[in-house]
Amino acid sequence: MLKLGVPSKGRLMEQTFDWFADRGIHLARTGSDREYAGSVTGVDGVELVLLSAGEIPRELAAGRIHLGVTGSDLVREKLARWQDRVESLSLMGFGHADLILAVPKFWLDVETLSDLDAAAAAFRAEHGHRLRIATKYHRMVRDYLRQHGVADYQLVDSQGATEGTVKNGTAEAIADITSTGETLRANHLKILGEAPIHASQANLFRSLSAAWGTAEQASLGQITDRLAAA
Ligand SMILES: Nc1ncnc2c1ncn2[C@@H]1O[C@H](COP(=O)(O)OP(=O)(O)OP(=O)(O)O)[C@@H](O)[C@H]1O
Ligand SMILES: O=P(O)(O)OC[C@H]1O[C@H](OP(=O)(O)OP(=O)(O)O)[C@H](O)[C@@H]1O
Repeated sequence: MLKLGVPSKGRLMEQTFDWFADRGIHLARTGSDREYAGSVTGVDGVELVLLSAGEIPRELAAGRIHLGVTGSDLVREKLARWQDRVESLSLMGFGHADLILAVPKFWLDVETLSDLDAAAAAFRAEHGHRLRIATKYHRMVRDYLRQHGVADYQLVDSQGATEGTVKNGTAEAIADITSTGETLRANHLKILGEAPIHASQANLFRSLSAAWGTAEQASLGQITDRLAAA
């Protein structure tokens, strides 16, 4: 059986179901509201696996699912050398969110990354410790800052309510995803730079390490035919 991993709840799950339905592939949760079981009709030999969006990259990389729907941000964050482990078969056009760096609005002379670099050096001289950036996107933020020559900072882990860390005094800046910008505005933060660190959206990914037997390849063929026809 070809195992297809999809987000188990919320908007991402609903939009994933709609996206496949538009392509003649019908995914459904079965059993009670709380039971994580599902069915697939419209293609042969496909088993639905309901998972947290954040776990789908790891399951793809381990080869425990053949295909998986999740945000491109989560694949980049959770998988080192992600291109060697998964392949994107399709952008899905939903789940849009930008990973951005933000600083307090009142830092009037900090608008760009090079301003941040200068502010970080000044911050260290003044406070005796490095400027703290709160995030759960450690890999992506480190890679991005390294590429842009910013070194005088430290990451502090924040798994939620990240925009609140500045007000709470546990960080000076944050890196998090934003979609409407409401949370940033409400917490008196402004985005640094012109372009986001990453513009994320949901993708259908294929595992490069799962066992692709004849049956799984045949099911994949049926799915890709449906995608091509849409
Ligand atoms: N406004 C938003 N808030 C949070 N995630 C968003 C938003 N817009 C799009 N996304 C995307 O949704 C995905 C995260 O989904 P979700 O929060 O369900 O995952 P999760 O981390 O597995 O959740 P949980 O741990 O609660 O099960 C990411 O790819 C993220 O970029
Ligand atoms: O730009 P906006 O539309 O305001 O959305 C951005 C917010 O949404 C996400 O949080 P979520 O509600 O998923 O909670 P968490 O990250 O704190 O778990 C994200 O971490 C931001 O806090």
